[in-house]
Amino acid sequence: MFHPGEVVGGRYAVREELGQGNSGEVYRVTDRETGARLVLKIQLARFFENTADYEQYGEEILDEAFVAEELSEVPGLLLARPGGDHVKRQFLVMPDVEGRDLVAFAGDESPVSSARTAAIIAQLCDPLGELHARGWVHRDIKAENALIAPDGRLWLIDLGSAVRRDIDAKPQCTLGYAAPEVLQGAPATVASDVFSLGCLLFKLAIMDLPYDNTTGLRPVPGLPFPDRLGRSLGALAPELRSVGLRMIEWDPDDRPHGMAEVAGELAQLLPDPATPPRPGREPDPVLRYWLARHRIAS
Ligand SMILES: Nc1ncnc2c1ncn2[C@@H]1O[C@H](COP(=O)(O)OP(=O)(O)OP(=O)(O)O)[C@@H](O)[C@H]1O
Repeated sequence: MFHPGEVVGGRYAVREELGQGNSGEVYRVTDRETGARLVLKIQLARFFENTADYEQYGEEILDEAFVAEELSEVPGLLLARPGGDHVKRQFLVMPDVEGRDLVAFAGDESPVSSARTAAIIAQLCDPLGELHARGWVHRDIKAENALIAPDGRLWLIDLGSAVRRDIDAKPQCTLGYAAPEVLQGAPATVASDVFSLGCLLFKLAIMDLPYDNTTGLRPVPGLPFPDRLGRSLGALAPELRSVGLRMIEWDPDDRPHGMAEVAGELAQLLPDPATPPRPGREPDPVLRYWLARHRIAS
């Protein structure tokens, strides 16, 4: 672990630690050559003490740099590029959008209002829809992998799990967010990304995931929902229920067919971009960003 003031790779001065995942430690840094504020993600030190760990996760951050190169033109993805190495530990650097992840955001809001939830999920549909249009699937949509910036813009981070749909990749999923067919070994698809995004909708709006964390519980037609899903639906605001439930349907064919359909349903819950803002009533940054983007588009 690095402390503020330490210099990584002879060039990047650490400002603060941001977090740690399975594959890397993440820091806010200043580039001493350019003065730019960046975020740096470096391989965990323990990978170099344990070969089994290195084999499992050691090179994941390098996958992220490869994906970043392939998807560099997709707006809304916060892409990392190789930065060098520090005593053998490879690291990536990416712009600092001064974001915090949706775990921290939801924790502060607890829970996030329906309108903000709808605006966040609708905004994430843009980069995800673009990724799908290019033949990719994300495979790891979760609150930890999306950042919200102070201007209300959403960014997807940690693209290391994204793959082209036509590539036979090693299975990958995060329990609690993974679609049931993926848990049973099927390849990830647009529909499984829709499922994970639906789980994120629940996570924001009720601070909980809709299904059992390990296997999911199947709602049986005609019978009351199993406890956990029933509780989750009961806690979800009525206006989010229909879209939320469709996104996490057990059968992939019953889910919305792609991100544009999800965004279209959520747009009905959001303020009409054609209506001018009421004087003196500033919407919060997430809604403001959504409105500004849709006013430009319409
Ligand atoms: N650009 C960034 N700005 C702000 N915080 C960030 C940024 N990148 C990462 N983080 C924080 O660091 C945490 C870990 O980052 P990330 O998910 O990229 O690591 P990882 O090791 O690839 O994780 P995983 O366990 O999903 O493989 C994130 O959940 C987030 O809180």
